[in-house]
Amino acid sequence: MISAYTGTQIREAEKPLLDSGMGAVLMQRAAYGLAHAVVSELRTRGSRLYGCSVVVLTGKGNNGGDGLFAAAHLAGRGMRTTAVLAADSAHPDALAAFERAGGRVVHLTEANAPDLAAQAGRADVVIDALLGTGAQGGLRGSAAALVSLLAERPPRLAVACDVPSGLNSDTGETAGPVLFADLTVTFGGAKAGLLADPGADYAGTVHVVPIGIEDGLPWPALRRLEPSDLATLLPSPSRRSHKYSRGVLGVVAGSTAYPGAAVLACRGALAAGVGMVRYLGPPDVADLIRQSCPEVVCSTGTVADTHVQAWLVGSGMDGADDEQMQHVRDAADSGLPTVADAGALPALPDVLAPQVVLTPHAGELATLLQRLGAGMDREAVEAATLAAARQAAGLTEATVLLKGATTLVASPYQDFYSQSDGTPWLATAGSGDVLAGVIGALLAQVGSDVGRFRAAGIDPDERWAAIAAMAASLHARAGAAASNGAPLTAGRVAEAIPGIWDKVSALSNQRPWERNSRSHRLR
Ligand SMILES: NC(=O)C1=CN([C@@H]2O[C@H](COP(=O)(O)OP(=O)(O)OC[C@H]3O[C@@H](n4cnc5c(N)ncnc54)[C@H](OP(=O)(O)O)[C@@H]3O)[C@@H](O)[C@H]2O)[C@@H](O)CC1
Ligand SMILES: Nc1ncnc2c1ncn2[C@@H]1O[C@H](COP(=O)(O)OP(=O)(O)O)[C@@H](O)[C@H]1O
Ligand SMILES: [K+]
Repeated sequence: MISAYTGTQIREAEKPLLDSGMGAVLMQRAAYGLAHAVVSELRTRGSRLYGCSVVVLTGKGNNGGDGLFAAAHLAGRGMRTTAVLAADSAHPDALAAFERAGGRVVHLTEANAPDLAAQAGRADVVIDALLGTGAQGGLRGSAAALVSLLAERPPRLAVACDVPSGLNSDTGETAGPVLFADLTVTFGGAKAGLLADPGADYAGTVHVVPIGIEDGLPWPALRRLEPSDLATLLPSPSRRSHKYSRGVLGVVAGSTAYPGAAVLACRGALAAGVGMVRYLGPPDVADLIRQSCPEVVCSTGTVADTHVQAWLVGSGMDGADDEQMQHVRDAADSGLPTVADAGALPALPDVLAPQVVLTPHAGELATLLQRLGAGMDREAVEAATLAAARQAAGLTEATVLLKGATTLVASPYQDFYSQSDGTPWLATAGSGDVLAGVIGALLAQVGSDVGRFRAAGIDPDERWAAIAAMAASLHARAGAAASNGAPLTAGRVAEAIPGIWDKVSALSNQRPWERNSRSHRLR
């Protein structure tokens, strides 16, 4: 599991070490880690090191200090280093070390910003050390002008020191221009703002350098599940499992206008290991489901008399169908874990419960927030995804999964997940329906398995967010595998899920059915 922190949390963890006079040591660790990461990246790209040109953009604070010390290390390896000082002062020891190592220093002014931007654009490496966690707002003045000009002619390799300057390390929000980094080398722990859009757009690959503060870090602001976490958390049947014990998912989805959404949701659920899918909906949609997914059991009853462990409601639904909308409300009100997608979102009460997982994309989240009196349009949601998801979870008291390039999951309590395991090819019609199916399948299978989450260090009350994050990761990984860089259709995402499941499960030796069958043979 990757943990990410706000800049404030990192600074608090640093404080005892700074108070005991370790500040210079921490900075050396950070700078060495940054220089080492630049060298590794150049080697990976097959670039030469000796004679390579490096421009380090520096501000007046410790972030600039890290950049200057790192550039001094690089100068020591024979690189041609230039520091562009963007403020009226620079970290004195770091500047002295840089000059001793043979680095060239130029002062940025409004007049020379175009020339320096052109020079930086021609460099082999630009290190962005203008602002770090101490930033108040975005880049200003000539530093902002330089970065805007550089964006028009980006360098071959841009490396952000701790965070891309001008990016809010807590929220991932930007104010003013920010240089797109190929690599962000961040110190002491990942910053939450690097793992949420739009921050993730600017951060590139995030590399964490431990600097010795890790023991003092608090509960993370954000976490990201990795394949090893999926291996631990995904269910596998025991030798005596039967279809009902494995979990039954009820699906209320589709309409005459969008029958395919119900089919795709069912395919996603079936691919994600549910014991059975029961479908409740209009006869024409049920007919299509019978033809496309004969495994699904279609019924005509009500929510109350359909025995399931979880519900999936809303994908492809038509708000004008009163009977279906009643099913949606009944499912959300049933107390069972329920994933509420697309057409269900406008039909639900304002205040829900944590086991209800809402799955809006940015536009749907904006509509939901507006209904709840929080004035955010789609653009505002996209510019502040962490804040928007958190606010929606707080207002609805539900678990909120915000879909996008980075998918965020906010629990109404404190846990927050960010998954970014996919490919832009997933932005294809029906892909969200498959995701809803995967979430529903996992809710039905592990929703009541409190011990599974406790054993993995997840508060059982917050397991709904973890389940949604597991589903987002499986779905995204399946999409990436099925696409392999080429166009993708939603049905193929569903087809790729068992393969990904098998791949991640192989990382764990916890396969109870294998364990059970071995001990059976021994007896
Ligand atoms: N603590 C440690 O020991 C370690 C910290 N580490 C490193 O330190 C970084 C944090 O350093 P930091 O606290 O010095 O803040 P930093 O981000 O460099 O800049 C703040 C300075 O910039 C200024 N300023 C602010 N906003 C501005 C704006 N919009 N536009 C222009 N200027 C602006 C502000 O000046 P003022 O506004 O007060 O005039 C202030 O002086 C952290 O990211 C990591 O890289 C590592 O070495 C590990 C050990
Ligand atoms: N640029 C992107 N990169 C990676 N994944 C994406 C991107 N855009 C969308 N996705 C994913 O694709 C799915 C799209 O869902 P949604 O917008 O509901 O589509 P639909 O309603 O057509 O099914 C979500 O899982 C989302 O996270
Ligand atoms: K920076």
